[in-house]
Amino acid sequence: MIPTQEIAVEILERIDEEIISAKEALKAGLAGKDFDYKVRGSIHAYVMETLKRRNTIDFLIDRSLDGKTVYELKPFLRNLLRVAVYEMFYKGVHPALATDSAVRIAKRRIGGRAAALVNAVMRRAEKIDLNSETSRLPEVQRLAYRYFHPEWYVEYAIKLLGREQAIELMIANMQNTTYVRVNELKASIESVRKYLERYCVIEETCLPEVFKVVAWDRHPSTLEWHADGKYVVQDLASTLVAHAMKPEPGERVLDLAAAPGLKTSHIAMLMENRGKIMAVDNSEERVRRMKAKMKKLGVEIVECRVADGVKFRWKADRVLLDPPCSTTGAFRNYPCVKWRYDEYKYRATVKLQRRMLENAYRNVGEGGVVVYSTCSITFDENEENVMASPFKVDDVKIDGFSSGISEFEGKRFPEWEKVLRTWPHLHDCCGFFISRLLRV
Ligand SMILES: C[S@@+](CC[C@H](N)C(=O)[O-])C[C@H]1O[C@@H](n2cnc3c(N)ncnc32)[C@H](O)[C@@H]1O
Repeated sequence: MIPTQEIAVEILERIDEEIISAKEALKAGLAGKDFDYKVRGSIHAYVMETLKRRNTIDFLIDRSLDGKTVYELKPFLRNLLRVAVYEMFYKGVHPALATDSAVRIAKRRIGGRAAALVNAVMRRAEKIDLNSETSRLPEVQRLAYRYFHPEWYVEYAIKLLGREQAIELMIANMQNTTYVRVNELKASIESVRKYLERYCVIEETCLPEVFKVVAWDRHPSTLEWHADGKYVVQDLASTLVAHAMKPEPGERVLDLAAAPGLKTSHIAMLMENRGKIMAVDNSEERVRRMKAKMKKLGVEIVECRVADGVKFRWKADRVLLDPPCSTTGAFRNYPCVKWRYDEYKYRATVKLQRRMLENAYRNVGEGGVVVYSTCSITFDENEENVMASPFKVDDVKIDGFSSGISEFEGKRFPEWEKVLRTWPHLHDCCGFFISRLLRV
């Protein structure tokens, strides 16, 4: 028998210890292991579903630990308990079974005392009723535990959207929807449709080259045509960005924060591999991977460079700026980020975004287009940054999505109808902000 839970625990331990993303930890944790796609899928689900609920799971463990907190436990034991509590409360595994398997792992990997502790915690946790246990907490805290989000996010989302929509957003953040974007540089939309239909149930979206995957026998990312670069797994919101730019074949396009290159390759596809794209990123490792990806996807017009997007100069017809952001719109895909918010880092990121926007301005001539996008829901990273920039706001013009935020904390954004926002609870994709800016 493959010890699925135990491997998931090791991967979660790695995430805690090395402060890396779930994707990186899964890749490292599964490297060299000869598991089929079903086992990999199951380990992936254990890791992601446990991570998504981490605050509430830790609350349940803390309540069952007799004075200690979950952070006083060694990382393996801490994550073993997390996985076991996830199984018992959220996966529908019978408490006796969840407890038994965690106790056996603890005994074999750590020893008898750890096994006794696991047994005691699981038996106490089993009796907890979360609703009554949290009923006397302040509302924000209660919602945080109920909907598995950090308190700062609950507060922010309520301020931005109101209580009802904030709750819908948090519920939608817990779901996952897979989208596939056909890479027309290597395959036709029709051929990919037929290929995917052999393994998946797919639906059309507002973009002809993007399919929503509603069910699967084999996940699209495990199939041969994915390995061949005939399609990529890319969120619907992310695929709107290249369309907001409307690049033409033969143009010069600069991407100032390009890795891993999903949007770059989409732009190349819309340009029919004619013209030139300069794809810049300041991470050497990410540029290395981007180069390999561009080759796999058949992108012939890109030059990938390691450089600082704040300073890099290269005159272009159009610029894409998709800078680092708080990722508050993409908790579905990056659950680790939920629990790693740091006010200081956040402020520095907003500053960096502004400096990169100024540099985007320097790289286009009069009439030049800059598309500024983030996968963040915050006002300051989006509308406020656009307001502070020297650009004229142009209309993004993609039907079926939401407009921007018109006012937040007394700050008004008059051009809110020209920019675009996608929301997990309204559009079943990540939360993106997309603006189209002109140098005049
Ligand atoms: C949101 S990701 C870009 C995603 C990419 N546009 C795509 O669609 O695949 C932000 C990227 O900005 C890069 N970055 C961070 N600081 C930078 C800087 N000063 N100059 C250039 N790139 C930077 C990060 O390494 C990261 O790859």
